[in-house]
Amino acid sequence: MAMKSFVEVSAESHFPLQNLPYGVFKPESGSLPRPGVAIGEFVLDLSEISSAGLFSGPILNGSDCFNQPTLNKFLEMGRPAWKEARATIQKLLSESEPTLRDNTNLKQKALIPMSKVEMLVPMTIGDYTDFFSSMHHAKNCGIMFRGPENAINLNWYYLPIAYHGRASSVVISGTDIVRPRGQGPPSGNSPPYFGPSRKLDFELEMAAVVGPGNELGKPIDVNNAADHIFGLVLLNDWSARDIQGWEYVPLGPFLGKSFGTTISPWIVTLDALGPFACDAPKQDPPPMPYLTEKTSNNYDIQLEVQLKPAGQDPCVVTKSNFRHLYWTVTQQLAHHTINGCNLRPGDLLGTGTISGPEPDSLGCLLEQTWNGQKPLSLNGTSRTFLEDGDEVIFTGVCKGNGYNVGFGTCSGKILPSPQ
Ligand SMILES: O=C(O)/C=C/C(=O)CC(=O)CC(=O)O
Ligand SMILES: [Ca+2]
Ligand SMILES: [Mg+2]
Repeated sequence: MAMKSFVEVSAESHFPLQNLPYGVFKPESGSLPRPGVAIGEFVLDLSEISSAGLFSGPILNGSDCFNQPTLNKFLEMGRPAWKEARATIQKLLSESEPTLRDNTNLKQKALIPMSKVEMLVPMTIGDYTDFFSSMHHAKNCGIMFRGPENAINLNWYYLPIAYHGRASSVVISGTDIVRPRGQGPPSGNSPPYFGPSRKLDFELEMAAVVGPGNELGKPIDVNNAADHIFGLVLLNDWSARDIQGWEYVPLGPFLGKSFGTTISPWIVTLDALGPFACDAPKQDPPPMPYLTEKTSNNYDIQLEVQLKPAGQDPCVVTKSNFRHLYWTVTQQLAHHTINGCNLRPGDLLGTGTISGPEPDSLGCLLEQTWNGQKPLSLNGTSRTFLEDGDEVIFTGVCKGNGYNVGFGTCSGKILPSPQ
């Protein structure tokens, strides 16, 4: 069945009726934040749809989950509510359904041009964890820092490595990123330095948004983990490599990462991604029983990074794919809870940098320039690490038969450090 909306959706759009990603927006600068769904070049205001009584299914009827400034309440309700909402919205927006199509007054209120709205971080993020799940990324970093013999530590093959990130500095796409200051490593006989980071980098990642959480002490089974994941966003784990390199032994990343993490505004649901599921890479050694999945899936999501120096055209610097992840997001989530740690609705689980096997599929400048040793040329100029004024733009898209299920963009521009 070819699904079509009465809202015009171009063939290249990331947001056809098959997608319906969720975000939170303000229609005007003074108005209250509310949940919305993207359709073509419009945002459907779910608070208006809800107030009009159009969520009439058994779970959502009478619920105030769409009269909220964040998605947390809806996230907590879980897959049955998500499925009901998706079915209701898909029907309301479809070409053959008159309820909204022929209600000029409601359409006027509920369908707002995307260009007019302000997007916000769509959920309160209690905790943010960042994994390290691409073997290509782990191997490249390992060769750089430890040499080819010890590139990947033995533990990497047995468990999805992660560190606890900083939730307070997760920002929405379009937010400027101030170059962090901090300590960098000594070189030769000189002592460590302090100042603006000299090795500011991006990391191409995606992240899972947690739905229902788990009680403290009650792990989530890996085969039920998908029911605890609402959907995915693009994520840029901005990284100051000099600060990170000097501080991260022995406890891991701290100030080299916590100054900013950017996410894309639209959460693409696992339901929308379903048709793009693909086999995850074979794992050798086989994972322990608590990490063994009946089916181990990734998604075929084409990822691209553009770098736009100030006043110049953007230049594509990376093409990668979510399918390259070794540890799946469901394994990450199960591992996260196996010790009894509780996840909560709205928690964010970053995948780690998604590098692929090809030289043009490396997910950060650290790898692309081999820690600054091989500058990258960008039509007429070059980069080792990011400069002030540089803008980094991620996109992600699943290519369907005649339609896309996309993530839009995740962007941020580097501002100079304070004096
Ligand atoms: O392998 C190492 O010792 C270091 C790895 C990194 O620096 C990569 C990194 O920043 C982790 C991440 O992807 O967030
Ligand atoms: Ca990272
Ligand atoms: Mg970060």
